[in-house]
Amino acid sequence: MTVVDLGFAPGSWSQVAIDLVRPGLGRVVGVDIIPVAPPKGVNALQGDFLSRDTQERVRELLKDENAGRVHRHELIKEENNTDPSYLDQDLSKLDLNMTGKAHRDKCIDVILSDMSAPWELASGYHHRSISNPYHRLMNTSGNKFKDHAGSMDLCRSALYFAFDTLRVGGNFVCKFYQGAEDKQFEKQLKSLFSKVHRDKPESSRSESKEAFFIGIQRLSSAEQDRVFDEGG
Ligand SMILES: C[S@@+](CC[C@H](N)C(=O)[O-])C[C@H]1O[C@@H](n2cnc3c(N)ncnc32)[C@H](O)[C@@H]1O
Repeated sequence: MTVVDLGFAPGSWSQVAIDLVRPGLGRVVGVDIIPVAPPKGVNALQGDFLSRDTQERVRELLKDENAGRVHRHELIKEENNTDPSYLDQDLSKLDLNMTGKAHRDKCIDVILSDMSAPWELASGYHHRSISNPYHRLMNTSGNKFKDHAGSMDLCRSALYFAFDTLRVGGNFVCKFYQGAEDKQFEKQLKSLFSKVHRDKPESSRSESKEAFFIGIQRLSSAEQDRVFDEGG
């Protein structure tokens, strides 16, 4: 499996994802605007995901189906490996669904996006730099309309990216701040996925507008015009 975790830092979602995709078979690519060392086994790419350039870099990386995967011999060397069962499998016989152009273009199984205000870094980061990323981010400001609009921009960039890169049957999760535009976004998700859930997990503070969309099973029939049609 290939998982892309947008706004991965400091990396707890990526850490769970890399455990689930089983090292040696799967890969996790985390993208964040701030420079953060990823959890072990996760590939990090730094950049603003609102920029086409960053999205293109992720796509380029994933075109090589071996990029970002831990090699078998590295796994064998690893000490304290508590689950070596996957080493016994003949990888060439596994159906990794990885042939042809369709795979190279739409090779992602899961896209996660938790993009929003970053965690403050305690060290190793120059806050006085004129390119301080904290100033360019969608920070929660206390102004609910602004927070909502900023989060919708981040969600839309994740959805555009998903349209081009998520395989049929693949899944999508994104955080958003609730507001006037989220219904329209939900409609777009419904034309791309067979099921869409809106979730407010217990771990999310009740006074926060934060919530999550989960899109299950990308449809094969979704047409670009229909998904991104302004009227939904
Ligand atoms: C709430 S944190 C993510 C926490 C993460 N899911 C975890 O499990 O550790 C949100 C992240 O989104 C990132 N972010 C915000 N805007 C971004 C953008 N335009 N491009 C890339 N990353 C962005 C922030 O830098 C921050 O690290």
